[in-house]
Amino acid sequence: MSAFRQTFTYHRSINWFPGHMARGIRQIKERLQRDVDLVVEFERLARRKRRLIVYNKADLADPAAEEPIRQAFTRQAHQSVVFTDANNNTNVDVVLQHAADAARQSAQRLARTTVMVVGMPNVGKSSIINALRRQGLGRGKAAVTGAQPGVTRTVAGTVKVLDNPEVHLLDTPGVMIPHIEDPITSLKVAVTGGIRDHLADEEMMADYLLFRLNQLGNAGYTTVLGLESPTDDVHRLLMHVAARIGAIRRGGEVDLSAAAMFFLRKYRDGRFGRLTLDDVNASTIAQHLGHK
Ligand SMILES: Nc1nc2c(ncn2[C@@H]2O[C@H](COP(=O)(O)OP(=O)(O)OP(=O)(O)O)[C@@H](O)[C@H]2O)c(=O)[nH]1
Repeated sequence: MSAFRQTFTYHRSINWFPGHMARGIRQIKERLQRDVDLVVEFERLARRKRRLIVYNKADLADPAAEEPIRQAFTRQAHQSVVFTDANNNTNVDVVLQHAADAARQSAQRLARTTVMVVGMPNVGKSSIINALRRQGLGRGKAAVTGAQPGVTRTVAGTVKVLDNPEVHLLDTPGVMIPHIEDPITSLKVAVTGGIRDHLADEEMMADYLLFRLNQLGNAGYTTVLGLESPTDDVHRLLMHVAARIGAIRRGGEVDLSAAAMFFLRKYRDGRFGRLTLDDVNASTIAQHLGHK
């Protein structure tokens, strides 16, 4: 139907594994062995423990991706999956219920239950903890949140989220695997805000986002950015955005990085609609989970 690119070539994997993440992984493992009863996971990190997999920022994702994910996870024992929006408290009560259930099951042997929250940077772990505390205790913010990845830097104290049974949550720093093998996967993580922006090439991220939007037939960006028609040419798009937002450096040079960040922020704020960069279907999930 269109002359849009069908493939995207990118060879350099963007990796971000600063010291605090290596330390974070060590601390997570140590606490897992010590006193954690339930793991609320945004990634698959913990094995053997009872796990609740949280797909947060569900308000930004394609709702059609939920069913195949739900089906794949519910086939596995000792783990459940929930789709949440921490900013609007969507399904936060479901997470709380899981925590309370885990607490009741361990009530015979322990006075209080510790739930560890783990996952990649910027997925909303601290936001979920605050939402749980709001819902469970009617109290305000306890964990620091931020739009940049890498806000929580260490496994520190616990935050109480429920009184009866007594449940405490343990926030952890967002951790990455030390090396993302597939360059396109690393680009997706960067586009969604999981890697410090200055470490990735902003124009490359913008180009990948544009490629994906066009592939998905999502032309919402034309309206948001005031473009006359969809384009596959990122330079044209960024020049247009730069002119629109006045992204000009001293000396008159066009600031394409600022234009790219503007475009990426619109995407991260959900202005182009709910979309998922991964191709999510039964077979891609089975592959991701290592099922045969
Ligand atoms: N749209 C949307 N934004 C969210 C949601 N949850 C969190 N955010 C935003 O995502 C950003 C990161 O949230 P945090 O809670 O700091 O994320 P984190 O996983 O603790 O981050 P690190 O400390 O880097 O590991 C913040 O700007 C939040 O407002 C959500 O469900 N929907």
